[in-house]
Amino acid sequence: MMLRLSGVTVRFGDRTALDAVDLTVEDHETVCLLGPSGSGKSTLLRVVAGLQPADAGRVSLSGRDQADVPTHRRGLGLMFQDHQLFPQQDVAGNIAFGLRTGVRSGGGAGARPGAGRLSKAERAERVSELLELVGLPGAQERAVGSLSGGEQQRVALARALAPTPRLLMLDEPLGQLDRGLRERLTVELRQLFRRLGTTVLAVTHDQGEAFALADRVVVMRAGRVAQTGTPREVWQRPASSFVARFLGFENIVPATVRERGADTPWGRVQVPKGTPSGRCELLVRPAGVRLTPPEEGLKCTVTGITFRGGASAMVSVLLQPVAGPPLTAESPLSRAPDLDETVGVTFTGHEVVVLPNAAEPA
Ligand SMILES: Nc1ncnc2c1ncn2[C@@H]1O[C@H](COP(=O)(O)OP(=O)(O)OP(=O)(O)O)[C@@H](O)[C@H]1O
Repeated sequence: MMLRLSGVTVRFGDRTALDAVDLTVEDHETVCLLGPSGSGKSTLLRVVAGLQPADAGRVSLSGRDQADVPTHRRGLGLMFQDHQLFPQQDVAGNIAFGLRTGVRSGGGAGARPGAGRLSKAERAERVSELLELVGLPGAQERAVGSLSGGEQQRVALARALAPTPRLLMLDEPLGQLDRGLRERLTVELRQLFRRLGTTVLAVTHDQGEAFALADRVVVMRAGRVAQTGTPREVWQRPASSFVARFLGFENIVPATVRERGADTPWGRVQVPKGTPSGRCELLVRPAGVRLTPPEEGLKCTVTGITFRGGASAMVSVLLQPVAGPPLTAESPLSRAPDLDETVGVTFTGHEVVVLPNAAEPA
């Protein structure tokens, strides 16, 4: 196991930024931290980097407690949001900085011992290798200011990878880039980390990015881990209405389960077999909201249609039912109803997720 946090707590005055957090990252694994602003993601990275002391708990890397290990000896590569390239140096100069020992945050913090003893020729060779790796071959002499945002991110990545860190930590690495470029780079990063066997802990706001990049996601809420699992597990089975809402799911209502169904403001909804009776919250994924002729099912008015983009030509259909909160359905563009049309809605049982902790504040 590469990284283990046990019971890590960080307080700022009376605010608890991290509350007894347990977390592991296995060798060669990419873990993405997700969570709303202020949930403690950056603080967690800073504790692992040794830039923020913990008030309680332990951080160990490769089985070794890091309490007395300074940042530059932890063997980490850091790539933070403000990627802090040195504008007065060319691309090669920036990457070579990551190769030297004793590098602090912003660059490749903590080069492995020995990396600083490279000869000039070896350094040039390594810079050239790293530029190939990040898809910018031959860019050594370009001025940082002449690079596009995406190219600058690549240089920052090359710099963070330069000392062959045992753990690469990324804080919103692609945060400032436009969506298309971000999606492309995310896919490339994933392939690159796979090829290199890099172990990665990344923070992102963007769920698509986490989904594309992560072997495992960790959803944070107010300094605690709200859920952890593979992206698929978390999207298919959000553990609470907090996680479901954070992931962008809307169709969530209070419900009372009895027999094989639940009473909801939208009427009876079928629930998975074995769901315990009692109060809960239900999530109906948009794919499980089926549009029917108005005389069947729950009668709704179409209040909006939003194009979801991409080649799939799917749209989200916003609906106001005659009873209960608004609903979102998913539909192929070719079969989408018109605005203000009256439609019926039925629910598909296998797209219904029971969220256990109804007592939790949303
Ligand atoms: N140096 C500090 N002094 C006081 N409070 C801090 C400090 N750093 C963080 N906090 C507080 O700790 C909490 C967690 O902050 P943190 O930056 O880790 O959240 P985050 O999840 O990374 O948020 P964001 O997504 O906005 O970057 C917040 O309430 C924040 O205000």
